[in-house]
Amino acid sequence: MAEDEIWTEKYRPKTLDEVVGHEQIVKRLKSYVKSGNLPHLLFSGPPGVGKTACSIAIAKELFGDTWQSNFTELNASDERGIDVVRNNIKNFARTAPLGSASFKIIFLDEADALTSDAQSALRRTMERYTATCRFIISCNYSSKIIEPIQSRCAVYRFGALSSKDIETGLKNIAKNENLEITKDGMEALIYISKGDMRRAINALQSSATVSSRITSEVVYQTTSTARPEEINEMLKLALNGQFMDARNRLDDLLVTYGLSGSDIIDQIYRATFELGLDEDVLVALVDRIGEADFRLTEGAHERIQIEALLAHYKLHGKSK
Ligand SMILES: Nc1ncnc2c1ncn2[C@@H]1O[C@H](COP(=O)(O)OP(=O)(O)OP(=O)(O)O)[C@@H](O)[C@H]1O
Repeated sequence: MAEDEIWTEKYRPKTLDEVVGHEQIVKRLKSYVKSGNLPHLLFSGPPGVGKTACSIAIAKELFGDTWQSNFTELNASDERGIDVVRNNIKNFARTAPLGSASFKIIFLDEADALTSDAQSALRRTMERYTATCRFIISCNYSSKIIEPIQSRCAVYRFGALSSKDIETGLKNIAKNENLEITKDGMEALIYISKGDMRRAINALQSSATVSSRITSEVVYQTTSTARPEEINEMLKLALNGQFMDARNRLDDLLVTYGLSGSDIIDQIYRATFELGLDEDVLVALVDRIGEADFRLTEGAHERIQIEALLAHYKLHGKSK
């Protein structure tokens, strides 16, 4: 294996048994493989949790050596337009499946990026090739997929992976790559992953370029993430009424880690639940975090929004 190989590819599950977590889903997918048939499938869920991995594992198990001829992965939101997507489907579907397979699989990623009109066109294409192809449609939000497509598919909702699942996946890789992950190193990787295995594996791979002993220090440094404790301390200062000190901490974080506004808001959001606040205060602050988060997506000034947020911690801290 090449040194610079991307681990998310190198460790992509080859079978459904190698998929971590999603026990109920995997069980049902296995029963399709066993029966040798497949309905159209709709996989919805956050990024990096195994939707593509499950699809490829299904193809490998169903088709064996001929899987690559009988499986294609297309990005539904191909920037050249839905017609290009439909043409690619047509070209792929035109030839008969290889080997003993009675159908081919078309994996369509990012289907929720399509407009309703494009989805309607896609639906007609699906119908046209139903005899020879099965579609696996992947999206982040199934609510963005038009009803006529949903009703033609068996829908599977993939959740974020649990801490235990992320740990299992990472331990497996660490063993293969001769890495030692310390307890706090694992906690850091889990914190950074937010239930996304791709993110966890990428963090592990970049940490491994620095040291084969993966500590939390290595992880936070290589991924430019503030330690949760540092965020906690900044929030506590603000809650204690020391607004200017909290603001100085914010400066440190921005300079040390080069964090973006949305990174910090995301970490503030997670830290706020760890502060043991009264529920009323918590509710008020989460409401403010939502507001700041929204404003950032609308292009508001990052620095001012985060400071305004810290100001609310001071105001609510005092009223506690
Ligand atoms: N449940 C899992 N078990 C084992 N490895 C996983 C799992 N989920 C993700 N991975 C790892 O992360 C990589 C990315 O996962 P995958 O491509 O399946 O994500 P996805 O859910 O399809 O995300 P996206 O919506 O961004 O396409 C995989 O190649 C694999 O290495």
